[in-house]
Amino acid sequence: MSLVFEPTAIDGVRHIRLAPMADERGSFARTWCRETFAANGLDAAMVQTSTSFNVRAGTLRGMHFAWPPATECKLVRCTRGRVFDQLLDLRPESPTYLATVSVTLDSALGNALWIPRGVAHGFQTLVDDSEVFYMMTEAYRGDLSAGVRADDPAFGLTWPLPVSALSDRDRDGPLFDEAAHRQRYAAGLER
Ligand SMILES: Cc1cn([C@H]2C[C@H](O)[C@@H](COP(=O)(O)OP(=O)(O)O[C@H]3O[C@H](C)C(=O)[C@H](O)[C@H]3O)O2)c(=O)[nH]c1=O
Repeated sequence: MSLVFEPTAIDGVRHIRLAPMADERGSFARTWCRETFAANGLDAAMVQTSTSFNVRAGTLRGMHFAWPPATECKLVRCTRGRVFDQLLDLRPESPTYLATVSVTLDSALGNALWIPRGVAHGFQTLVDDSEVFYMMTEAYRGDLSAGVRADDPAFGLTWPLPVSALSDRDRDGPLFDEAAHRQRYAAGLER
């Protein structure tokens, strides 16, 4: 029962597809295996899971990341409905710094994204009552939690639907200041 790991335009980000075993009852699929992930170069020693439930299609959450010294990697999948998921590489040392990736995560397919530390994540729901399931390699650190605006012209992110719901934090955040970002990121790496 193998998972399929596909590279993406962001260094270290994988799009992961399931290989379900189907029979007359339906199907069964493995969604995470530390050994299989390790064989694909991913240290997926999970310590925390979370779930996000979203009432209305068009709901947008993100773009969120954690400042170093956090090393949180995330495995994200849609477990109900469908979401348009976007990633943004905010690691100044990365060969794909400021690159973006978008993937539709569909609960009917069970596909997932592996998101390394320093890559911002956000999604917009495509149908009502969509749910997103997260597995993390590090416990949440509110003090290191950060975000950039999903509508910041610096990144050119576009979203398929009019935004129907957005937190104040995500709506009112400052526009991207790259020099300040580099400085804060470098300071975090030294801690
Ligand atoms: C993320 C998180 C949040 N919280 C608390 C903090 C707030 O009191 C409440 C809601 O948090 P927030 O509004 O930041 O939730 P989202 O906007 O869905 O944030 C998430 O959305 C984007 C798309 C992500 O990729 C991250 O998983 C995460 O940042 O849960 C926790 O206690 N633990 C957690 O791991």
